[in-house]
Amino acid sequence: MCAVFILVFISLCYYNFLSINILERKLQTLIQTTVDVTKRFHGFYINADSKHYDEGVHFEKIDNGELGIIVKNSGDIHQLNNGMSQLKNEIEEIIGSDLLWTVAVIEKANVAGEVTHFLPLREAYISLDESRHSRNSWISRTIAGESIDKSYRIFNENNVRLTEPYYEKGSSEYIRSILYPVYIDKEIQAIIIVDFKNALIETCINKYNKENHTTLELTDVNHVFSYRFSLPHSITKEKNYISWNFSNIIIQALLFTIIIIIIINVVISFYRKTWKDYYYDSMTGFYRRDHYEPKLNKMTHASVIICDIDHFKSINDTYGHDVGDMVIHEVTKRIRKSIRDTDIAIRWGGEEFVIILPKMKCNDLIHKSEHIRKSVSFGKINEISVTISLGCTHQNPGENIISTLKRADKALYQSKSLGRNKTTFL
Ligand SMILES: Nc1nc2c(ncn2[C@@H]2O[C@H](COP(=O)(O)OP(=O)(O)OP(=O)(O)O)[C@@H](O)[C@H]2O)c(=O)[nH]1
Repeated sequence: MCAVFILVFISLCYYNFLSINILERKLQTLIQTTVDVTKRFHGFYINADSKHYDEGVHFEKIDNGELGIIVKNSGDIHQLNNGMSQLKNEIEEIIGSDLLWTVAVIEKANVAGEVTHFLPLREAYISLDESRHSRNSWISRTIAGESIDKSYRIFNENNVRLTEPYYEKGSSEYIRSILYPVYIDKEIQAIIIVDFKNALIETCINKYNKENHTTLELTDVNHVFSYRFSLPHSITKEKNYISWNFSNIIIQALLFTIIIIIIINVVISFYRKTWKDYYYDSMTGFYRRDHYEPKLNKMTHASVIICDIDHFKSINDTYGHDVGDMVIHEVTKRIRKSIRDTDIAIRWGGEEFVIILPKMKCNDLIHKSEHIRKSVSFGKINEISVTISLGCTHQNPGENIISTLKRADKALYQSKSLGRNKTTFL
């Protein structure tokens, strides 16, 4: 049990260790896919039509919510309704609707000044916008906070950012944001923002654990069994670690060990039973003739005794077959007690048994047969006096055991003819 437990425990630790890399790739793919969808929205944004809006807060009904637009100065601004609706839908499909917090676009509109599109537009954003009306704009604050370049520089420059977790002002929701800058004529024109709840990472880990029976968890502790993982587009040095939960591994290992031990026991007992049924007769516990007879051919120095219950038919007829079965069972039990464990007892027929012993002297064999006969007849079985007749003989040098058995059978026949409850040696 202890060895199985240790083996299972080590295997589970190794399995969890191997799973960490897979999980890290899953988390990275999750973020990257979200960024890829946002990238497609970038194209939509650049080519979107414009429409005149007056200064103020506007709400546009769209398929999956209400798009809120905060306009500083009246003017023509991008019509993002369909694109933002689609962006929200697609990201929800990737991370789940309950984990997507807000999709937003903050843009510098030429005449209208700064315009912010929020899906959904929360009360908190409106008051936040008003409170900082005269101070830094959304864009310049975001650029400064996340070190995003104001001007487009070179091909391959990756200005997409995944922020570290933070509490959103106003709502106090613990979120992370993907910030996707849009450059037009080399100048930053807008930032597409996807806010998701920070619980996304943990939810993803939990889902992975459930699907793969691992016990991985997010931790900020760096120890020998923790692994530092990175997410794409994250530039800060926030320490994210995945570690194994040892107590869960121990519980799992215990459960697995119990299951394995149960399975092993079931298999062993099934095998034993099948093995027993194959080799042994269930009523007597003696070898089955069909199994053992072929092996007898190899014997060269054997003594053979054949026993047969006397008048067994009348026992059956008088007391019934169940009692007959019980008599067979008890007779063979008594025979078994009278011979050695190394002697071979075979149920030869219904109430006929063959005992193969190592070759012994004539007197000893007769003595042994008599001992068996007396022990069977000693004491009634279910109030019935039961006797057996026996025939015994030796295997002659070079003689096939079949001939020896025939001679023993002849001796048995003589015992029957002489009145039964007798031993005959031939
Ligand atoms: N109850 C029971 N009867 C069995 C079993 N196997 C064989 N028999 C019966 O044992 C009886 C053997 O009868 P016989 O061969 O005529 O021999 P017998 O009545 O013992 O007479 P002798 O051998 O001449 O003394 C038959 O009626 C079989 O049906 C068994 O497993 N259970």
